[in-house]
Amino acid sequence: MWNLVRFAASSLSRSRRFSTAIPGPCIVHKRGADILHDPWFNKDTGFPLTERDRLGLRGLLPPRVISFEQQYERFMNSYRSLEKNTMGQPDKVVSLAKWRILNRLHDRNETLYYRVLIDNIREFAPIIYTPTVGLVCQNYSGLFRRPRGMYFSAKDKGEMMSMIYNWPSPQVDMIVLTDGSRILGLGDLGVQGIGIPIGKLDMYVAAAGINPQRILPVMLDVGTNNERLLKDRLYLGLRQPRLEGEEYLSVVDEFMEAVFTRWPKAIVQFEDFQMKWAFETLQRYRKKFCMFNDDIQGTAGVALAGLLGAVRAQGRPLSDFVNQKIVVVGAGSAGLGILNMAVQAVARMAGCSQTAAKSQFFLIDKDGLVTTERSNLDPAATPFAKNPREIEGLTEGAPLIDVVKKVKPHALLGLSGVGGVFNDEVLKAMRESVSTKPAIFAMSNPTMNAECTAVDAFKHAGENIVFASGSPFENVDLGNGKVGHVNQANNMYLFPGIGLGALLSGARLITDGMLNAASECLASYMTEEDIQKGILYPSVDSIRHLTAEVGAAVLLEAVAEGLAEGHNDVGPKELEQMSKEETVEYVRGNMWNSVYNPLVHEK
Ligand SMILES: NC(=O)C1=CN([C@@H]2O[C@H](COP(=O)(O)OP(=O)(O)OC[C@H]3O[C@@H](n4cnc5c(N)ncnc54)[C@H](O)[C@@H]3O)[C@@H](O)[C@H]2O)C=CC1
Ligand SMILES: CC(=O)C(=O)O
Ligand SMILES: [Mg+2]
Repeated sequence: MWNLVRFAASSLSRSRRFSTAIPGPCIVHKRGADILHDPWFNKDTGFPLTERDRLGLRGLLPPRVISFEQQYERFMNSYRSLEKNTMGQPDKVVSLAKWRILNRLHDRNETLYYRVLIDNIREFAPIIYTPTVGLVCQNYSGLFRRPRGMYFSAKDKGEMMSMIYNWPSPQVDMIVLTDGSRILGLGDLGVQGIGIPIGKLDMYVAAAGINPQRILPVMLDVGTNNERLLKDRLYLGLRQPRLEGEEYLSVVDEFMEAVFTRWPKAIVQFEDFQMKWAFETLQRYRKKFCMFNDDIQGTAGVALAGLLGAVRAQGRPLSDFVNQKIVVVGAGSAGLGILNMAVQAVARMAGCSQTAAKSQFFLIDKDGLVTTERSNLDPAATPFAKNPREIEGLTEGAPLIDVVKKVKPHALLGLSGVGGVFNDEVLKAMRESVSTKPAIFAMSNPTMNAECTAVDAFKHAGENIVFASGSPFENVDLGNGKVGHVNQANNMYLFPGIGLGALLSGARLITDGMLNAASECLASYMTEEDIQKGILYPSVDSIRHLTAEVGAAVLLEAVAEGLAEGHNDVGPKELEQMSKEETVEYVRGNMWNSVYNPLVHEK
């Protein structure tokens, strides 16, 4: 099952016929200044003279034509100047200044913006994604200049079916939806959470090559329970408490019906919903619509791949995963999503029941170790609650430090949203781990919410750990030329491929099998040499390459499950006939590339 499937890039010959990525003319229904003000079509000074004539642009731009490459260079020079000019200023000031300059380009010229992003993804991901996107959400009402995406509020009830037609793009492939109730580890940020769908979809364009004209970030504003925002006169969302119960669900239902009526083949990614709605909406829609919850399912796949990497790092066969003791700190959508997937993996590998597979896992929340003795035990956490009779020396609510000392886990995973929970004492206790390479994953975002820093992890838990964090940290200099490698355990390694694979398969649902295939692909992506260096995930630089493989794995599974209905003019029969290599090439060939297409005006 976990055989190391690396799809070799092979001859393009047969698969080229499937490619839609050859730059062709792009139809535009506007002329003149309207084009310059439309970031989808705008090329700024890059419009060739013939195109200026054809599109009524002559005289609206300075006479010199600047090439795409020169525009790229000019932007990067401005960016480097900004870096120089802000040197020494507080991190937050610098990060926001960087986000602003990128956002201005995004607002003006999407083709150039995405070229810059794709080519510099490792440098820019921390700006457009975690951690800076968290800061942007916190300050969104003040930073707001131009709207991006769509906003559906509780006040729009009964209107959504017609509102969805206000979106200017005729086709939408990928939607990321939030209600702003749990933005990273920052809590309820109400309408300001729109920054998250925007950032996630930027990653879709950069990593999965989804056409930016076919993405749609959506905010479902059902109010906020954040007192500070409710009191803020400049807050841009509804100043009312969050809808609850059936009232809440009826808003989400109406939105989902509206989306799939207009775009039956779209995919909706639920993002950063508070736990109760994350699980409830996943159960409610996953058999009806093509959707998934990234925090529950995407995160689980990434964590599982990392845990399997940690088994390999110990020099153990993957089958040893069934014997690994794992402590998960945080019983929310992310922590429970991971446990669900990891337990299923153990049950499959060991050929045992899920009940038996749970014995190696320990779950901790804000009240300590979760056991069956807990009053008001959340139903989603119940399957992972320990029977006190089976955990000698530990009782209900035992603190993290006691659990770590007693269990001596192979892996300690943080999904609590609380910075510093893995304190010095907890990290030092990990030195007694039964593993030769204990895994410490501080997965909470943004950086200040990480359960520990990379430096502290290596300092207190020892140099032989494998470390991962949700937001990026620098590698740690361990002295004597040794480096403590910092992995980024973030769902960005999977969600773009899950969306892309589902899209190109034309499946109407995203199944557990498709999600498992994505996780297996990520797990098998790393070479033995990488793993021995403690490298569990690829560099962000190779995210586009990885995503093509993940997308292909998802697509192949959809075909195997008989769910693939095909995409555009490639039908299910053609998908079935493709080999693995051809599938990867097909996926790669369908990725959008940011180049200036010739614009052709049509009324
Ligand atoms: N790296 C990644 O790819 C991802 C990271 N995350 C991060 O995981 C964190 C949690 O996300 P959700 O599960 O959706 O949140 P959630 O709010 O649903 O769950 C948080 C859980 O942490 C527990 N908790 C709070 N304080 C604690 C403490 N002091 N000790 C132990 N447990 C404590 C709570 O009881 C709750 O069970 C967030 O910071 C989020 O950014 C989430 C998804 C993906
Ligand atoms: C990465 C992510 O999805 C989160 O922190 O919520
Ligand atoms: Mg999230």
